[in-house]
Amino acid sequence: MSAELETVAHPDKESLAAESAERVLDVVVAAQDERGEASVVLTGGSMGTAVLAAVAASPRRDEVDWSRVDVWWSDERFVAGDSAERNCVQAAEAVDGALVLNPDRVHCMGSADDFGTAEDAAFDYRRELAAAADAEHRAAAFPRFDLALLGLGPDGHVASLFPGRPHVHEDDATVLGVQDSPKPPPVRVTMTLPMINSARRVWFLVAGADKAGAVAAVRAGAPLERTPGAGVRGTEETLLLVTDDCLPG
Ligand SMILES: O=C(O)[C@H](O)[C@@H](O)[C@H](O)[C@H](O)COP(=O)(O)O
Repeated sequence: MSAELETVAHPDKESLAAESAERVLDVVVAAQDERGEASVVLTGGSMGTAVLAAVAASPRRDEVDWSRVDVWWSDERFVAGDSAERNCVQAAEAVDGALVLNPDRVHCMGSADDFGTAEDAAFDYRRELAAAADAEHRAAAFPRFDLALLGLGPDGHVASLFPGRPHVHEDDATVLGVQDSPKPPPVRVTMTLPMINSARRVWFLVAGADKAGAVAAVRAGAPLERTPGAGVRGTEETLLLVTDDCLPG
């Protein structure tokens, strides 16, 4: 089952980040009230990082037991582990120690320090996802995600799933290596659409007039080949959280 796309507009990037952060806190608090923990998939990019910083700065952040939150990534750049290009490094910098996470529950994708290829790192992440599913007593290859956050590229890419690439159409593997990303750096690791769409809620975080075409294509349900973001649907909720200048009129 997948949830229809709902668009929510915001006047500017600051209000988008602040209001999205409150939404994130609402979801994580509710998940912990329900089952004592929460599982969130983060993404890279400026908006994903801005929302993390807003969560870390929120006076409500202490409503969450961050030691009982599992943090995953929908994609990562396959570079040195301490590289400033790494999504998990940028996330740590955005949070700046304000959220006391359990390191064992922060699931960074593998780096070029630890794996020979992005495909090796992808295989390892599939294993980590499957182990988490076992811990949840789920007969699946992955845990249950309460929320997945995504950016949206001007070309309609999400995570590291880019137009015209075969990865977009992968319907079995949960995580793949990417060798030819048009967005640098070229080598990456990415969750696939079925993996992303297994999340209860999937939210796009999109700011700027340069994304208006991609937002329109996602809203119109453009072909996956051209707009990978159009293939995104959470099982319970799919939100397009955007700034006004991403929308027509
Ligand atoms: O690793 C990455 O580069 C991101 O995962 C990528 O998918 C990003 O989310 C989009 O390119 C949007 O990025 P901006 O929000 O910075 O435009």
